[in-house]
Amino acid sequence: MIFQGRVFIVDLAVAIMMAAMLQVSYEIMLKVGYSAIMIGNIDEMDSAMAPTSPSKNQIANAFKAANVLGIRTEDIKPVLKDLYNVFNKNWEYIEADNYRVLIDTYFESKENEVEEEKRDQRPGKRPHLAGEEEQASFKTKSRSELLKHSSDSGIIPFPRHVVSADGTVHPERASPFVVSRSSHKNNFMKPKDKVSTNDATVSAKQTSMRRPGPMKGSSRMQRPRPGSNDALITREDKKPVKYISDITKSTEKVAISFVDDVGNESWPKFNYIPQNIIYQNANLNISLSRIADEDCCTDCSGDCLSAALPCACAHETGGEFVYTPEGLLKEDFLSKRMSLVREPDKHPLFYCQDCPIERSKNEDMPENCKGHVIRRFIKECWRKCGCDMQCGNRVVQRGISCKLQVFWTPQGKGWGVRTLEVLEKGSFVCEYVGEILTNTELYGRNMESTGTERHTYPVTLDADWGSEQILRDEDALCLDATLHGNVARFINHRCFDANLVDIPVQVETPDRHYYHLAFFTTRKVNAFEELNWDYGIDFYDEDHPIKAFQCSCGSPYCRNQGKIISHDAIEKVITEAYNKDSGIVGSDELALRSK
Ligand SMILES: C[S@@+](CC[C@H](N)C(=O)[O-])C[C@H]1O[C@@H](n2cnc3c(N)ncnc32)[C@H](O)[C@@H]1O
Repeated sequence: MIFQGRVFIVDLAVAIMMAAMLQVSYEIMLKVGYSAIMIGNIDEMDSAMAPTSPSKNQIANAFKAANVLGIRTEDIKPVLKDLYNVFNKNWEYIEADNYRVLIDTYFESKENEVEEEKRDQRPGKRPHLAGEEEQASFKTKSRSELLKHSSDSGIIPFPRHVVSADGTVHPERASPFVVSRSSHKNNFMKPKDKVSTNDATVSAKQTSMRRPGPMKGSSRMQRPRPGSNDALITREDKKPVKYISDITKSTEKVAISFVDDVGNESWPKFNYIPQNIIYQNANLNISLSRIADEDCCTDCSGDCLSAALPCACAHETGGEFVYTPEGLLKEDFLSKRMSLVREPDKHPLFYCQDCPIERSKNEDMPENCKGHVIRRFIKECWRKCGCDMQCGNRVVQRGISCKLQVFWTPQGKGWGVRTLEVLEKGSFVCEYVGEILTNTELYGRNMESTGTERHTYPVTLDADWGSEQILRDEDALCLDATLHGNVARFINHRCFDANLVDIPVQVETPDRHYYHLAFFTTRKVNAFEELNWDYGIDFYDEDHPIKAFQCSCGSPYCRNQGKIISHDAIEKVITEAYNKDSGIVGSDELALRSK
């Protein structure tokens, strides 16, 4: 979207939200074919919108908002009708900001028509490909003329909005924080004295993401001032919004969109895969013969959760299933897992006699093991079981079902992932998918990678290393989503009070050195909230030759603030937060910092 000839100040959150809404309608229009949308009269529309229909006045107002921009009623009507369905008959969204989404959608569709006409006229035209990048720059009529016309007529169809640090949206007022494009740009510029926060390539020597270890010492690196990146940008200077309707290339059950309304040009090159895949040397033997009778439920049928007694697949979790009939993770299991994240010092680490990670770095003289967090597994029913795919003990293997979107974060963290819908506490979001590598292979890759290459952190699959005597190289595995991965590769880190937690899930093999790493929500997450998880990075690890990144997670408990925070203080405040539905923390922040 480009608004020409007019300074249009809008906050990132509003822009992103609108882009998300627009995208949904845009996609539908692409699929359905804009011209195929039926055009009815107001009465028809009125009845079509029952029972939660808007009044005739409201519909007429929508038409008026379009008419003052020179859009004819018969042109806006099908867009309105379509949008109404897209928003599940929620008129509020359409009415918001004086029908801004409606108007924008109209212009987007016009632009799409123009683009299609151009494509049709081009020799050797090719069909529109799913997942192809869409440029939404507006090139048809002069929008500034229309806007001028509308403000002349006293109607401002696109009110200016700003967002404050707490995420609240307000009508625009003079704000000392409004920045021009140049200062906005600076927010995303790599400071000279620190490692890039959005370039995930850090160092050939970097290790994989680990669970939080005990906090030691203090960092000399300072975290950026909280909220300093709440950039409000002049809309007219922005590059066009870019979006991809489905980065998964239709490999997931739901489309996952990508939106860049900041105009950041670099989209990381990677191949979307919905499931883990072995790179080369990993020892992963998936066969029915390896699943013992006591490790599956051949006698079950339908849904194991509704059986009178929990089946064999619940043995792993103490004879009880960890999922509720609604598919959520049970409170008890979730809170035990959360205590590992919140109180790492209170949980003993497992130290390998001969650590595969250290061995991969220096086979002749490996250093001592740095420790691994032992975690409880979920065991899901699988193919040898008698139940069906709808069984309540098959959540992670059914894949992503919530609406996610990759977007450019305003805090300098690079790309991030947000949910487009409310997620209840304990919801499965996605798993971390990548290439299955041995740690030796990973080390080799890291040694070969160059500083300019974009890289994401691999995760070590070490949740069960404690049960093995000495792990062979081919059994010490990790997932690397740098070249091949799923949406989880874009999920950013947040210290301690993240809204996602990773849980090991056994599905197709009883070998615990391979498992699925699944993300569940730790609290209720609102639509458009960014999703994050605690990578377990110890920012004070003196053994790390290079800092992973300067953390700008925004958590009051950020481990990268250069301050030592007592565990008791963290535990107290975070426990309160997890007990709240919203999970928004902050009230005790000052008290915590002064400790
Ligand atoms: C797994 S990737 C996440 C996706 C990444 N933001 C991107 O643009 O591709 C990890 C990288 O994201 C960035 N990142 C993640 N969390 C961050 C945080 N809290 N603060 C700053 N940068 C962060 C760092 O550059 C890190 O190396």
